[in-house]
Parts: sequence; C-alpha cells; structure tokens
Amino acid sequence: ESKSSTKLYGIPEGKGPYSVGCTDLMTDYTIQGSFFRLYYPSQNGTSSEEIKWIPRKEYYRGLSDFLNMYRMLGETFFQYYVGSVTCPAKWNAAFKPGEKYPLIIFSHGLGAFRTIYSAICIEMASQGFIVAAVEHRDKSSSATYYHKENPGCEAQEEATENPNEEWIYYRKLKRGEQEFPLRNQQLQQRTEECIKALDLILDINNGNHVVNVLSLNFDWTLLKESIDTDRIAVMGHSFGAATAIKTLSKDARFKCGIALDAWMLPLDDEVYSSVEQPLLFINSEKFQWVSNVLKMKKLYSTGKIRKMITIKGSVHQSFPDFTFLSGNFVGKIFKLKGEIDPNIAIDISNKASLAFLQKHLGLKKDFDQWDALVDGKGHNVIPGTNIDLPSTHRPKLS
Ligand SMILES: CCN(CC)CCN(C[C@]12C[C@](c3ccc(C(F)(F)F)cc3)(C1)C2)C(=O)Cn1c(SCc2ccc(F)cc2)nc(=O)c2c1C=CC2
Repeated sequence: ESKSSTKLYGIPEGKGPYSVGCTDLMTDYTIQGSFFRLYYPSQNGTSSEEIKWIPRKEYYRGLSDFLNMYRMLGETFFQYYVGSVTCPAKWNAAFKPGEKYPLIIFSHGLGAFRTIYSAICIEMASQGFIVAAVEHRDKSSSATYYHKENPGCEAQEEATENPNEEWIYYRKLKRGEQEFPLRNQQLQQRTEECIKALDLILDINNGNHVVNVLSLNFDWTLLKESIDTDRIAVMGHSFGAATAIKTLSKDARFKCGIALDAWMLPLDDEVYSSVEQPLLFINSEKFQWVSNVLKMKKLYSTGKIRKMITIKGSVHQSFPDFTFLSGNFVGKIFKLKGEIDPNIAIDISNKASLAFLQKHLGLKKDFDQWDALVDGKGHNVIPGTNIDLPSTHRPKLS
C-alpha cells in the first residue's frame, strides 16, 4: 500500500516495551520556576488526544528569528511545513505506577526548545526511563514562556489572547560581542535549571503536592515513589551536551552523562578536572572540529570513564526531530539529513546510550546487547573521532 505522507516523514515511535505518555509541568509564576516536558511509561489503552509537536505559534516566530528568516515568511513556512506534525506520545496518558524507573534530565541545544528531541526522549521512555526535557529560560532557546500572576485590574494595552504569559525569545550575539562570556553565563543558568528540575521531580517522588501553572489534567501523585533515585543521568545535544557535562560537575546525584555532538565552547576551565562520573560522547561526522575535540580530550584522565563514538554519515541535525521531517532533497540542502538514513542514525545513538546507561546506572535490562556500539564496533560507527588531531595530541579516545 502507498505510505501515507505522515508515516514517511513521521517522528519514529518508541521501540521498547512501554507505551509512552507525555505532559508538561511549569511551576511558579516567575522566570525562576521550572518548565519541562515529561516523557514517561504510560498505562496501556488509556485513550488520549494527539498533540502538536510544536505546541504554540510563538515557537515558529522564535525559530524564524533564530534562523534569520523574515518573520512573516518564517512563521508561514513553519505553519505550513510542521503545523500538522504530531508528537508520537499519548498526551496526559495515565502514568504507569508499580515500579521504580531510572530518570534522565535532557537539555536542548541553541535555538531549540523542550519538544524537538522527542524521538530520543520517547525511545528512552519506551525502554523504561522517565525523561524530563527541560526548556531553558537563558534566551538560548528560540522561544519559551512563563506565566505571571493573574494581571492586576489595569487595562490590558493590547488584547493579547494570553495576558498572563510572558514570552522570552532567542538572544542573538551582538556585533562584536565576545561569545564565551554570554555562553558561559547561559551555561550556569542552564545547569541550575537542570538541577532544579531534578529537585522538583524528587519532591514529587516524595509525594509532595506540585502546583502546575499549566492547567492540565495529569495526576502527578501517581509518580510517588516511582523514581529510582540512585539511577539518575543527564543528557543533552550540542549546547545541551555542554550543559550535561557542567551539570555532572555540579551535582553528584547524576551518576553518568551522555553528550550528543557536544559544543564545548561554553565550558570554563574548572570543569575539565571536576567531572568524576562516566561520560559518553556520541559525535556526528560533520559537526566536529579539532579545537572542540581537543576540549573533549581534556576531560580524559586516569581513572575516569570516558567513551567516544562517531556515527558515520551523520550531521549535527541528526539528533533533533527535524531530521525526520524533510524529504531527502530539502533535508540535504538544509543539512537536516546526512548520508545516513535518519532512523538508522538515531537508532545507533539510542542503542549506544541505552548500553552505556545500563552499565553505569547498574540497570537489569538487556541493553548490554549493544555494548559493542559503545566501543565503536558496528555498521556506520567508529570508535573515537574522525577528526585528525595533531600528532602530539593523538590520545586513546575510544
Ligand atoms: C543561523 C543561526 N546560527 C545561530 C548561531 C547557526 C544556526 N545553527 C545551524 C542550524 C540550526 C539549523 C536549522 C535548524 C532547523 C531548520 C528547519 F528548517 F528544519 F527548521 C533549519 C536549519 C541552522 C542548522 C546552529 O546553531 C547549530 N547549533 C545548534 S542547532 C539546535 C537546533 C535549533 C533549532 C532547531 F529547529 C533544531 C535544532 N545547537 C547548538 O547547541 C549549537 C549549534 C551550533 C553551536 C552550538
């Protein structure tokens, strides 16, 4: 039969035994509150509505600004191009209680936001993880928002449909502005937001009541005593991978980390000697460069567990969901797709991640079947990096 267009271009569903639900949590009426999308093992059969992959039109505006498109053109482009894409998880489906799940905190990249790494987050949840994809409010995301207290009685200047919402858009680097100070300051905030998200989830795990500023009918009390508090990991893409590395150095409750195509620029020198936990680098073939890989190498030292693999034929955009949403032609033009099929690339990344997490969180699953991938053995994968390091620096990177 003919493949329906959505199937051909859809975001892949989870391959694991659990069906996956997702919901949003925003706390406090201030910018200091937590905001994340939770992907979790859900009870079978609970019917639920499908939700849009990109939930609000303000994200289209943020994306077109981030991508330096004309705003009108960009918003129409995204409306047309991804307006009908749905998230392949069951919105507000009942959480599946009865066992303790390991937890992953996920940090998005520059210009991204909490919903666009759903292929990775849904796969992990289908394999029995709870995943909190944080939305950062450091102005590194294309757009994000928070709710203010109900506005006072003063008349609203313009009748905006959601007067209590305060939207925050991507902050471009100013002409002549140095990149490191801005990115390092954003890195600090991102790290705090990951740690705050963990604190909130552990609070919920203790049965404390949580106030969700977003009025959603999701029963958070079902998560009481369902987090395996000794099995917590942090993961991220690009700027989010640097955030994961910094978060490991700041909080020992995170037992290991996974850095997807890490962008190392925002990291300050103190981090290189203070990441004790095991760390896996999963690199694309096309994004990396010598100085960036040398910074990864600086994290290698005796007694610390470091693994690195490179997925052949992959690009930086092989990790976010856009890679599944374009035809081959457009995809190659915008560098949203590499030579490798996007589903195969994300499969390698997810399986290597699962094997690494089993080993370093001490899981009792069958993810060790993919251990060879973590050693860079298998189709479309190599150990270490494809970047030729200067001979003085040619370390054992695998
Ligand atoms: C011109 C803007 N200029 C800003 C510095 C560079 C823009 N850029 C390259 C891009 C993102 C690209 C992209 C996306 C999405 C479509 C779409 F059409 F499919 F939507 C097209 C084209 C344009 C590939 C990157 O920033 C790469 N990158 C990313 S991309 C994360 C992301 C953001 C938005 C998304 F929708 C999907 C993924 N995350 C990072 O943490 C870092 C970097 C670089 C260093 C650190």
